Amino acid sequence: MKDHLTIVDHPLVQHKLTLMRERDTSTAVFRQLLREISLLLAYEVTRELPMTTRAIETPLCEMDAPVIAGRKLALVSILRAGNGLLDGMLELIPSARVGFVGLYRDEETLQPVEYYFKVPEQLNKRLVIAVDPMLATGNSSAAAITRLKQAGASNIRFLCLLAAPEGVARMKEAHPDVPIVTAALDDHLNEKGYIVPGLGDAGDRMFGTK
Ligand SMILES: O=P(O)(O)OC[C@H]1O[C@H](OP(=O)(O)OP(=O)(O)O)[C@H](O)[C@@H]1O
Ligand SMILES: O=c1cc[nH]c(=O)[nH]1
Ligand SMILES: [Mg+2]
Repeated sequence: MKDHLTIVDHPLVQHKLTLMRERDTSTAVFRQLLREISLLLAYEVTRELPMTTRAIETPLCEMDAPVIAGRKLALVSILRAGNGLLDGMLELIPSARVGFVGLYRDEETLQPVEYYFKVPEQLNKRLVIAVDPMLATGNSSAAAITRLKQAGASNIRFLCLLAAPEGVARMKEAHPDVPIVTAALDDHLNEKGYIVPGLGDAGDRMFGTK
């Protein structure tokens, strides 16, 4: 991908995102909308994958038909909220390998605390798409991507639902080689590090916790 930041302004994505932002949207509907949006975002983040051809036979003749080149790609969910994007992505790319980086953001320091790390083998030979709905300070995603690079990944894209300018800047500084795809770039972070206007705490809204 050429651009460091891609905003997916498709009407379906924007409409569904508006419904997700609304305070009174239920947990069940929030989760369903995230799944639907993730299908549309998956379509965007997998644009420009390298292609090759394979010889096949149609009922009429032989042809060299396009297929995606290289190893199966790796989807990496940044727990816990990342799983909301992961589910839809897997529906579209069922053969993808899947990894998990368990992180939570310390609400006082806004620094990420890692509690789990498990990724597919041969990460260095795969396109890796890291997913987390929220890019706020960028501390969590920057740390997760540092860990993925330590594990060998060198071709990485980051997919989120909402980004704050502060998080985009942090990612650009820490990982200028990692393109970001998002449904929206919001205005700013509040004093507690929440995205404004945002949608609140994605994990809590998705899983009904507080
Ligand atoms: O850009 P940052 O300032 O680091 O904030 C973003 C992170 O915060 C949220 O996770 P949270 O820590 O709430 O954990 P959860 O996914 O388990 O709810 C979100 O899913 C990101 O991982
Ligand atoms: O606005 C925010 C910021 C971090 N994490 C969230 O879930 N929401
Ligand atoms: Mg998280």
